[in-house]
Amino acid sequence: MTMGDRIYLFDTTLRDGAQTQGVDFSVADKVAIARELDLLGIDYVEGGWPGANPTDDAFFADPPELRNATFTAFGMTRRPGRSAANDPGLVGLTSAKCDAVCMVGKTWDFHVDVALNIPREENLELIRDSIALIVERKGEALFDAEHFFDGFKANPDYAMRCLLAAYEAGARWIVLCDTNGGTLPDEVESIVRAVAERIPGTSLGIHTHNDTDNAVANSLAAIRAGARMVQGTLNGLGERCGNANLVSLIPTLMLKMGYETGITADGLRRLSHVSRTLDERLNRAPNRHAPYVGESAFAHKGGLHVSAVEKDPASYEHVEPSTVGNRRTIVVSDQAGRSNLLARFREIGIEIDAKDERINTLVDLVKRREYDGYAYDGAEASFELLARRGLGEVPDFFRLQSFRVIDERRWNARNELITLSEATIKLDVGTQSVMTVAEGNGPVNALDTALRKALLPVYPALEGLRLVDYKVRILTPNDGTKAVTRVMIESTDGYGNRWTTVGVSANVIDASYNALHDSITYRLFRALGTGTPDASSDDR
Ligand SMILES: CC(=O)SCCNC(=O)CCNC(=O)[C@H](O)C(C)(C)COP(=O)(O)OP(=O)(O)OC[C@H]1O[C@@H](n2cnc3c(N)ncnc32)[C@H](O)[C@@H]1OP(=O)(O)O
Ligand SMILES: CC(=O)C(=O)O
Repeated sequence: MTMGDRIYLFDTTLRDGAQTQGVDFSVADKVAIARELDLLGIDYVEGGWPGANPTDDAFFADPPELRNATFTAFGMTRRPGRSAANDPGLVGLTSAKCDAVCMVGKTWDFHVDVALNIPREENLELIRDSIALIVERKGEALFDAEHFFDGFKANPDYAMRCLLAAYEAGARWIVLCDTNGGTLPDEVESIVRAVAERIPGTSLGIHTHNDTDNAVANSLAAIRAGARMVQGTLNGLGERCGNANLVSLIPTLMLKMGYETGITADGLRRLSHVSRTLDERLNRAPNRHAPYVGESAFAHKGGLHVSAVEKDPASYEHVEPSTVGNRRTIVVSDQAGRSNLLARFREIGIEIDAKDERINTLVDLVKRREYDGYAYDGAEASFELLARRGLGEVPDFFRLQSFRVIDERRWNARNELITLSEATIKLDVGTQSVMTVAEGNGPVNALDTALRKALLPVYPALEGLRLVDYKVRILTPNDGTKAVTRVMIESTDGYGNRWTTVGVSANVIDASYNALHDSITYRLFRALGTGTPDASSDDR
């Protein structure tokens, strides 16, 4: 451990992250993400490549004010046959509103020969001139040494001369890039050590790609060998398989290796939030299993684990979840024992004596239901309802008399083939009997709409309720179309709260109804409380 050493964090989410297939940042996304990175305490925020596309032009024309971070533009060395000052790319970079420029240049002789197709000496001039111009016009230049590790393996002398050209021209940081992502940690470590004999580690950075799933390990290897800047992205976005994931690297550097960064202990507690904010912006479901920040990163499922975690969380946790803004979760499933249930009860605010006989009954019920196909691991709202029903706490906010769903496929007036669904539902709501009919683009949509139509006049709390995800899984695939299905529904109340419910049946509409019933009941229970616990059966 090298206590007290400072590592500089360089985020390229808005540049290399924008090279991820399926990612398309707007200017507003870039502004919001840059602000989050700045608040977190990142040293360099690379905003993109001014001159490459209208989004980056607009972003650099009016960049957000950052309090701590150095706002950085990315670009490439000048084109052959032009002076740096007359190169359109460099002119764009020098006029961009930014505090520093990170310039990519070739260091692998193979690339100079094939991609640039110029004499190798000329590439050294490209690097030298371009860095010198940036230093002169913008103050700070960084050099991203593209394909450095492959280049060093092929021709160490030439690769080193490329680095020295940039360093001697005034680059503040020489960043060694594993552009194709194929280098392994032991190679990275020995090559960085070799480079550090010629260029001080306090000027060396590392930029890795995840093509062998070693981007984080490679970054750590470079730091061990002396590099003091690490480039990466939030959630490991990036070209092909992604870049080194800063969200994993940051806590590892700070909590395990004892390095200082620009992030304080308070800033580190924002990490889970920052990671999820990025997913939210990209409309992606967060990776549950993401190290440190995923929902499952501190989720305990096995009965033995939970029993020990209850005694001391350190027994099955490598760091305290709150240090990275995450939280501990106790999962209830057929792997559970009494400890899981007691811990979950505490989490959801159910007070019950540890010796209460009903706990054993509930453990048996959960295991039996999981055997039938219910999955409470991932459907926390259905679990809470099951538990509270077992304790007689959940009123019947409504009771189903019957429903019928009809699907019709026909030609419409414009001679287009359409499929429509119609649902009729009869419910008892309080003392009233209600019947509604609704159409939908599918049977579940029609059923959902009919249910809300019946319930909304009595329960305005359902106004913002929305289904945000619907998943069907076949549990008995060998049964073909007679298979048992499990439906998981994720809902939101429109105020940022989300919950998941589950339904199981051989009939997919029936399974969907069960999950919808739980979703609505959960929302009403949260909004209205326990009500009268006079009808607490699990009948639907
Ligand atoms: C490893 C990395 O991730 S580097 C970053 C990669 N990111 C991107 O490419 C995203 C943004 N890029 C773009 O929008 C476009 O590629 C632009 C605007 C930069 C350039 O577009 P174009 O001028 O149409 O060129 P194009 O992309 O087709 O080809 C790249 C050219 O740059 C040259 N080039 C590549 N690297 C360098 C370099 N370091 N220095 C000088 N020239 C270079 C190539 O040889 C090629 O030249 P050629 O057209 O004479 O064959
Ligand atoms: C610069 C860069 O993104 C790379 O070499 O991978």
